[in-house]
Amino acid sequence: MAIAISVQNLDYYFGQGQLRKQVLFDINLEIDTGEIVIMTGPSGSGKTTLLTLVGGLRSAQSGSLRVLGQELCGATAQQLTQARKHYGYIFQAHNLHGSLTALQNVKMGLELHRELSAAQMKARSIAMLEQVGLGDRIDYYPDGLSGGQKQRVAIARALVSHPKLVLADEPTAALDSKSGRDVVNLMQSLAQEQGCTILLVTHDNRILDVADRIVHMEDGKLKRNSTAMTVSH
Ligand SMILES: Nc1ncnc2c1ncn2[C@@H]1O[C@H](COP(=O)(O)OP(=O)(O)OP(=O)(O)O)[C@@H](O)[C@H]1O
Repeated sequence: MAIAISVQNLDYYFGQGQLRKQVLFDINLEIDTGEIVIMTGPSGSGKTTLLTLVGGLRSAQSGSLRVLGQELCGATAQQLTQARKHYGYIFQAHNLHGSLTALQNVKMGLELHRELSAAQMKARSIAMLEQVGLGDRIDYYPDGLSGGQKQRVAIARALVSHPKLVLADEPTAALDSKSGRDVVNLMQSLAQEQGCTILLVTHDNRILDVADRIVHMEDGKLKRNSTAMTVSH
């Protein structure tokens, strides 16, 4: 099976000079195409830092970080922007634009895809909202949607471009248990349909069963990365 993410001997530091602080230590991780991997670990252990490095949202300084076949360690800002076109992001606070409707928010997910016409963008965005069960909410503003519905808009926005990789940081935080379950089931089924790889950070024990594998971060180190942690479905 093809490897979607390969992290080797990755270190990461915040700050400069005397304030320089190492937050990731010799991270090694391989994720196969189509695999759903959940990363858990205590607050401050470095999960978000690793996720944003994999997502090309900050640049890696040392080691190797290959994502969808491209080396991100040492990549230029332009290369990172180009790489990000192939990734979808889902964050805790869903980051929807309050002044845009659900449809307009989802269309933002196609912003970097200039090969599509305006009509194609609209059609794809509507289809995606229908897939997440919000076909009757396309013209609603975020204020008029529940927490779970907002998160579904965020998922639609992340997946509308059919990314090969989805990165999610606490996608179920702030959701009740039913909405949280719906959201991860939706991510799982859409990912399976689109054949995409998912790396998901969570503290939510209720959703661990969607993972093919669970890895655990502690004090900037990946503690487990073995098939022994494979979750049985
Ligand atoms: N921009 C920054 N500048 C300096 N230090 C930072 C910065 N962002 C995070 N850190 C530090 O890096 C370490 C790892 O933080 P990170 O956010 O990756 O942890 P986390 O495991 O995602 O935590 P949480 O579960 O609370 O989100 C922490 O010690 C944090 O204080």
